Amino acid sequence: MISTHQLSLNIGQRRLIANLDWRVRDGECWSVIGRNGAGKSTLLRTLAGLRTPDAGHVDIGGRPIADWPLAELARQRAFLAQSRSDAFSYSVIETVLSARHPYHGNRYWEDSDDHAAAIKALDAMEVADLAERDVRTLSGGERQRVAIAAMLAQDTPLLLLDEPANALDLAHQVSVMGLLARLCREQGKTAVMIGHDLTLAHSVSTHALLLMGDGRWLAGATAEVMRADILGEYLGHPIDIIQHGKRSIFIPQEDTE
Ligand SMILES: Nc1ncnc2c1ncn2[C@@H]1O[C@H](COP(=O)(O)OP(=O)(O)OP(=O)(O)O)[C@@H](O)[C@H]1O
Repeated sequence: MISTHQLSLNIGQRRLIANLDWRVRDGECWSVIGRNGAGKSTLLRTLAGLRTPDAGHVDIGGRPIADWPLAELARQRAFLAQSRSDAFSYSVIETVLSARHPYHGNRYWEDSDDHAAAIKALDAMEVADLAERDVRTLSGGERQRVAIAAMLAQDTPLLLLDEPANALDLAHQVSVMGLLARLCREQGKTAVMIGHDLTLAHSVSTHALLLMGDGRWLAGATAEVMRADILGEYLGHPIDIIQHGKRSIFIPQEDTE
């Protein structure tokens, strides 16, 4: 679905990611893990085609991202940014319908398919009752679920999500992340998501990409890379993993001083 080839990302004089050769296949659900400032959001924006790599390239569907016409690219990948600001008064339904524009061609107005897709996405995020509300009046968690609904309405095979669980209460963290995992497992969608909650990431992801922030990286199946010793090194803090039935619970060790 998406791959990087000798991809390097710098910020100023600092190399964040060096020579990343990484392949994400259809149906896989990846978590990107690393310390604050390690380069996770910078990588995700590059995967979305919103930032030019400092070296190497990103392919979507085997074709360099720079070669995709924008409207076609918008039917391939949807991107959830870490934060958003709403400068204008739009209703929730208008916000979600705007995600259908890649399917409009020369048509200006939405049709019934667009409305059906928007309502379905709002239902899935349990915000259909807010359809007529001004987005500027929503709580943080409600706004986050509307943004994810817009992504779902965009109906792309690839979902790129920067901290999707941000601002969500416990129940919605579980239901939203569970939905994303199901979309990958049952509909063959591909997800790459950033998250700081290791337990949640492990419960929904098939794979993880760890970033050190100095160029180094490690990619693999969660069983191979989400190990206490490796995570402790990448996150700069020792971690314990406790088995609870089939689940793995990740706990940061307490400072002993
Ligand atoms: N426009 C910019 N100007 C200067 N520094 C920048 C800019 N954008 C990003 N950086 C720096 O690049 C580094 C990587 O930022 P990035 O947002 O990718 O980190 P992250 O891994 O997503 O962090 P977090 O977990 O805090 O969200 C950080 O040190 C950040 O301060």
